[in-house]
Amino acid sequence: MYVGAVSPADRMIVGKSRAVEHLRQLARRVAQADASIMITGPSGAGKEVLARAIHEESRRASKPFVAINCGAIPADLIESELFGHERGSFTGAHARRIGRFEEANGGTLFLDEIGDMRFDMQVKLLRVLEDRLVTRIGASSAVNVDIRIISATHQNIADAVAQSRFRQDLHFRLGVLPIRVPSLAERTEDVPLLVEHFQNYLAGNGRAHLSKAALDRLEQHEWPGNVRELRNFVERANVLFGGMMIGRNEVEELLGCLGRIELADAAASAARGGTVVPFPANDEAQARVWSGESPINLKELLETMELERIQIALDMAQGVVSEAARLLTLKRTTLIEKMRKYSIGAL
Ligand SMILES: Nc1ncnc2c1ncn2[C@@H]1O[C@H](COP(=O)(O)OP(=O)(O)OP(=O)(O)O)[C@@H](O)[C@H]1O
Repeated sequence: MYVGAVSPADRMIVGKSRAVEHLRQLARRVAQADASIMITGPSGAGKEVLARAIHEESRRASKPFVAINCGAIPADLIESELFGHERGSFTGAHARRIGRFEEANGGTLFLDEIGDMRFDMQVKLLRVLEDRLVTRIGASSAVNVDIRIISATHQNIADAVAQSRFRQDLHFRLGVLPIRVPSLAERTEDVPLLVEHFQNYLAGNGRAHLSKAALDRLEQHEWPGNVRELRNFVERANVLFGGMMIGRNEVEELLGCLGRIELADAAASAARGGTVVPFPANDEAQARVWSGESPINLKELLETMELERIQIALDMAQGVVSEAARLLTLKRTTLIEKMRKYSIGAL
């Protein structure tokens, strides 16, 4: 269907690791069926992203994708939230309310943190899965619903079943198609693409550019918060180092406690052996055509342009000096001399 074009899974699930490529293929495959899917994996790894991609790949794409966090809704409200209620069915039910099952009719219902669902609600959910019928609280008749259920959890549901916290029959029902999303630490080769993705997505006033050394450091990180933590990192880097190129030292500081951070200033950074350099130099001033009306400092302008081109080349070459020299048609030794001149030797 998407021959030669980008499918929703390609667009939404970023990464080049084999694991992510496999997830994209799985998303396209399982989207064709209606069987329930249970997605497991650590928090922030991309379970909801995968669920949305499956929905977008399916025949239900034009219908709603309704997400509900089973762990975040107070226990006494979850039934009304899922099933809805008739007016006057309980104190406070001033008007009729459509529940999430009905809201998702024709589309996909995403039940996040399913492991936190109350035991008595699990029985009711199982009944809906079996009969595809929903009865609002206080209603005398049921409504037919056509929904695909995708659930997700960071817990080990088999353990929850063993401890009688989760019904085994519901586990089987929900997990007809089980999919595991691996942690980011298991696929660090996705880090550069994810950084670029969030840079494009989040770029506000200016983005922080990462040198090769900075990216290498990120790939060594454990990422306990997975892709969500990486996204926060990019946002943080942009706020604190927007318009600059940062190196390993700054990454180290950004991954730790912000209290210790020395805010970026190229000169100060160079003085303490750091790796922050302005990036890129003032584009607008350079692009302006000189009318000759007032004097310019040609030497300074040429140096600024030179510095900017070197930084772009180094960025493109991910810090590999010989590759940057090739892009600039310079000898490697000449480039190294220039990098020394502009204090970008530590990249
Ligand atoms: N492969 C990916 N491509 C692009 N963005 C991603 C990817 N994986 C995760 N994200 C982004 O990372 C953040 C966390 O992802 P998501 O909410 O899907 O994780 P989750 O596993 O459902 O987390 P939780 O268990 O805490 O609900 C979101 O901002 C999401 O857009």
